[in-house]
Amino acid sequence: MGAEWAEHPGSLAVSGSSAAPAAARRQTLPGYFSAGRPGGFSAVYGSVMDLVDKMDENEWNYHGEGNKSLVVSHVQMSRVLRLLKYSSEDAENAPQTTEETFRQMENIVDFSNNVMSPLLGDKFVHSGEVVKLPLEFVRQLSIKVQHHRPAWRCDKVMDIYSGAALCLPNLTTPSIPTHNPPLCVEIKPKCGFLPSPEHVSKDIKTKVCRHCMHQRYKVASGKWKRKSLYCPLDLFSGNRQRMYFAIKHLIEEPQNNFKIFKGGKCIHGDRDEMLSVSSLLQKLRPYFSCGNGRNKTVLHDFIQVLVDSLLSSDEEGDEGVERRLEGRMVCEASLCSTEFLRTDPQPLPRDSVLGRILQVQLLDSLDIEGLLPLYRRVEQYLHHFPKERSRLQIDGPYDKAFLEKLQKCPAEDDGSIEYAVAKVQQYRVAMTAKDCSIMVTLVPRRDEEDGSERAAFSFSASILDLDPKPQDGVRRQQRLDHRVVSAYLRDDPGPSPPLYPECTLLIHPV
Ligand SMILES: O=P(O)(O)O[C@@H]1[C@@H](OP(=O)(O)O)[C@H](OP(=O)(O)O)[C@H](O)[C@H](OP(=O)(O)O)[C@H]1OP(=O)(O)O
Ligand SMILES: Nc1ncnc2c1ncn2[C@@H]1O[C@H](COP(=O)(O)OP(=O)(O)OP(=O)(O)O)[C@@H](O)[C@H]1O
Repeated sequence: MGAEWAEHPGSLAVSGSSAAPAAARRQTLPGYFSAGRPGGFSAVYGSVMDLVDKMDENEWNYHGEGNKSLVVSHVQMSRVLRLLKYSSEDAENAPQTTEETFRQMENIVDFSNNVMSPLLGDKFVHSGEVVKLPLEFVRQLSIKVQHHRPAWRCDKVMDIYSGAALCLPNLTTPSIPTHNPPLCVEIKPKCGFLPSPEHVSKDIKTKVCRHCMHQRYKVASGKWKRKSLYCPLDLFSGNRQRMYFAIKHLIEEPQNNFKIFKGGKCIHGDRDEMLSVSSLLQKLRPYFSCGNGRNKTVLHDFIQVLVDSLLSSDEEGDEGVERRLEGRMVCEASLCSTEFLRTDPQPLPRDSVLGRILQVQLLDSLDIEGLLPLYRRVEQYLHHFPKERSRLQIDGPYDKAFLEKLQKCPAEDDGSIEYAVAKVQQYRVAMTAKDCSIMVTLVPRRDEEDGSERAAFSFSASILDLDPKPQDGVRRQQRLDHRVVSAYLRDDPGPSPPLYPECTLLIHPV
């Protein structure tokens, strides 16, 4: 998109991501909003630069939010602004200076550009630009969006003090003319493999995946009312039937793992705006079976298109994600029929969006339990030599050198601090890949075939939320791991006969 991004009058300032120090890169261009990033993205998402002279909160709508940021979308242009959030208590104590907030944003862009994009593939990653917004605009915006926010997210408030935001293409509104508005599906797949037995103390961790174990804990702690039957290992399996099953469960109980956008508006998966599956299928009907299909056919066709897009690979003769994972891709808690699990594993294409994410997740080779001694080695070393923090790039800069150190980490522990740091950094990168989301954009087109018209889609996939996880997040992970496993074992009713809705699946042969 960058090449076509022009400078237009506006009241934003932006900074891109380069090797220059953050402060030098953040241009303050009062009266201008400029941006640039290579790639032909503006053909699809439109040029940012028709942004108005003055930022006007009336031109931005609430779009969505996660734990850390709130996103607003422009009413006309295909752009979003992503603003950071803080817990209300922190906000009162002004947790960060403006300069620190900008540095945090720039770190996010650098990490996405220099670390995650090379690992995941730049065709999937759009890192965005840091922009400086007028504070009055941000304050008005925060008032405007407040009543659209889901109550359960309101323990945090939007940052209204720094004016820092990330400007990104709005992936839910590609500006391609279509007869029906584009459909976008967001999936937060979570971790797609089981840890290796040599590193874990509890056998259950090698049988039941983290997401499925976590479900019990989440329901018990009141985060969700009902358990989701979605299992990430089915989604990442590469086996179309297991993937079908996984997506069906995501549709039925989306929690925060699944959203559908139609024409840029979330129509399913947002907790406050849940549709029943049958009303959802009504909304999807015009896209499938020429608008007159039965619910089952619509559901079947919709899932098939999604599976196609998640497995699509540009690599000729893609041989699939490596075989060393065999046995670590099946979760005992999944309700997927054993028949499907027994079938020869179809390898997940390496170059597909799921294949790329899984390979980065696998940088967590030791599990949190195996990593902990190395994390302690790093912490002790930093305790004695605090100035080494910067040489070791613990908190960045996230540049090429950072990625190289992480990639060149020796296979065996040589007892060095460098080895320990590289393993912790690999773990943190893997954590980002375990927490990112995929946005699949489906643009309807009509194919004329043998005189009969049938619905078809062009699809593309992007990966969002590629923020670096903080170093001290490792401690939180350790505590959470303990709580999740203990809660699962405490409630474990023992082996139960499979319940299977195999019949449901038979209704939708794949
Ligand atoms: O720890 P997890 O696995 O529960 O993941 C957290 C997510 O919870 P989930 O289980 O997906 O509902 C959590 O998502 P929600 O707030 O539950 O939507 C965040 O993504 C959190 O990341 P961060 O701390 O904001 O950077 C995620 O934390 P980390 O990725 O930092 O662990
Ligand atoms: N570029 C984009 N285009 C369209 N929608 C987006 C874009 N970026 C984010 N969103 C929407 O905003 C939501 C929140 O964004 P994001 O996941 O980045 O927040 P977060 O707070 O970092 O999440 P988490 O809870 O995982 O920490 C996303 O789930 C998605 O629906």
